[in-house]
Amino acid sequence: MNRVFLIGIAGDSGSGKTTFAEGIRRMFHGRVAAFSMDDYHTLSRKERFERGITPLNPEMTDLELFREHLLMLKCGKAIEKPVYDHSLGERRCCERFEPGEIVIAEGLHTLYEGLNELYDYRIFVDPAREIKRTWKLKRDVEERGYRREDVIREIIQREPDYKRFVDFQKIYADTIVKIYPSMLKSSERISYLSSQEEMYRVRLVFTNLSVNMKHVGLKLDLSRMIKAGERDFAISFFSDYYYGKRASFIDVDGFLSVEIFQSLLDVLRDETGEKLEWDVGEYASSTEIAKLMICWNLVEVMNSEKI
Ligand SMILES: Nc1ncnc2c1ncn2[C@@H]1O[C@H](COP(=O)(O)OP(=O)(O)O)[C@@H](O)[C@H]1O
Ligand SMILES: O=C(COP(=O)(O)O)[C@H](O)[C@H](O)COP(=O)(O)O
Repeated sequence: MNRVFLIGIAGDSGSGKTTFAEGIRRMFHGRVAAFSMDDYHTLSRKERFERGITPLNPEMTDLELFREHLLMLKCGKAIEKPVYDHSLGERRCCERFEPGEIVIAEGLHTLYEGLNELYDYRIFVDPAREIKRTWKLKRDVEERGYRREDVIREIIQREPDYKRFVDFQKIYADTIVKIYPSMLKSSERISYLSSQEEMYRVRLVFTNLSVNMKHVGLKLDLSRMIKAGERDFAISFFSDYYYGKRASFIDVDGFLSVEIFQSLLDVLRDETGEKLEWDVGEYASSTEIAKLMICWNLVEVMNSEKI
């Protein structure tokens, strides 16, 4: 098998790593294999609790085995990896994992020293605290079956470890995805006020500007954007330094009509020759648009590596 394109996604628990990985997997249909670093936990939930240690502490992840596996996957070799069962809170052995053309590794410590240089593309997801809390609470209660009060207690307990052990990894990322509450909410059309759908403002920080960005020009037709949108939408660009690196910042807020989103997608498909599968409803949310922009950047990096 040829060399694999390796993507690392890091971020806090409940910050949307798995959701982003799933988004990328769907876009590059059939070419992506994704796995979670949770599977490399060293202790069970009970043991961690007894020792008063959170999973955010890197000692709770077998970084050495994970590194070994990344190196194997990078050369296209299959691995026998452990599996962490969230319903039991225990690690069990083992399952075979076959690399795809693209492999995504997502987890709390994927961009640690000794690991971050192994990837071809690094993403750090970084939602605002209140958004992350809401997402984690909902997911842990509804999908993982935990008691609400236990999750709230853990969220509070984990915060110092997040700063100590997870947050700094963003300095190694090619793309940082920051998610904030929308700034457009108050001016949304009245017909949408009863909508259950949350609105977010996404800030993308691209730090890999040294990549030769000549393959794809993602043209935004501003006049169509203004005419076609019934829902509020805002986009802005600026450049600045991000932890010592020159970076491009793109802020996207609200919803874009599907016709405009589709036309952006068509440009991306035409210029890259990638099929890129996407499933959006009547409107594309800021997080969908963010995924499209990351995908554009990803394809640029993939192409630049082929040269
Ligand atoms: N872009 C998004 N928009 C709305 N909700 C989201 C989004 N991303 C994640 N979520 C919510 O947050 C929860 C946690 O996301 P998940 O991807 O499982 O996080 P992680 O893998 O980082 O722990 C999901 O179950 C989902 O409900
Ligand atoms: O912090 C996380 C990471 O998970 P994710 O990023 O998937 O939320 C989980 O709490 C641990 O994996 C332990 O799992 P559990 O709490 O189920 O024992």
